[in-house]
Amino acid sequence: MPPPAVIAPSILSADFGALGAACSETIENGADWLHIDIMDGHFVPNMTFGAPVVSKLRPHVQRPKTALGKGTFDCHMMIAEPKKWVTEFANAGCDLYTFHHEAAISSTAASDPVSTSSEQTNPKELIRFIHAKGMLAGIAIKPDTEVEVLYEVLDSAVKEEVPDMVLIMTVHPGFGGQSFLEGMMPKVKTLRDRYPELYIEVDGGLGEKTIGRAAKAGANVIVAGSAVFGAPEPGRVIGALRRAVEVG
Ligand SMILES: O=C(CO)[C@H](O)[C@H](O)COP(=O)(O)O
Repeated sequence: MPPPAVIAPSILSADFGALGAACSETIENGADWLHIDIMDGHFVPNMTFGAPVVSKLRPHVQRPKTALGKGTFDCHMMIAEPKKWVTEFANAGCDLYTFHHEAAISSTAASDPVSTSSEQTNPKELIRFIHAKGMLAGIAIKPDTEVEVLYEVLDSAVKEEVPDMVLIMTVHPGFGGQSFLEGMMPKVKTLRDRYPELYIEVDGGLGEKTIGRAAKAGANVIVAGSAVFGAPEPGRVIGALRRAVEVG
């Protein structure tokens, strides 16, 4: 069965001075999930917020009743040390912890003078750790990373090592409001053909003008920041994005 359409507005484009209200209103406006961008100023050239903010947002949105259901806090960890923060984000109320493949395989942490972590990990171990902490696990790739690197985890025979979602970045991560990279669509199509039931998220430059291309390629989870929060009627945009994914 193909996975359902999921609309996940990115609160990166919300009013940071009133984030709690922005989260509850966005869910009331028809969003399925909230996409929460965590940036550390190392992995990407920008900073946002950490687990204490996520824990303060949690009471504004009811937790999902089922895995990947309405109210999911979809935390996109654009951070150099994804293992280090798993426990804190689980305790803060994150439901889906999506780390970058590039961060999990890199040795940046060991050579980074400001790093306090001596531990780095590999994607399979990290997915197992995230699952053990009671969260779902996502794995993301930047535009310059080939989609084939994901096959090892997606094809794992060990259930705990298989991610619950893949995120294909359709902009270079770090900032909202960038242009959609259409060249990422073959990655989405490749994954959809190979994994018909996989949750495939796309993030960056998605709006009413670009959604058709992402939907046709097979994406079912749509992150949209500026298109939703910059709109006079966010609920209408959320509805339009959903219909486009359902039509495919
Ligand atoms: O991860 C991100 C940036 O790194 C954002 O989620 C993404 O860019 C959404 O913003 P927009 O829809 O405005 O492009």
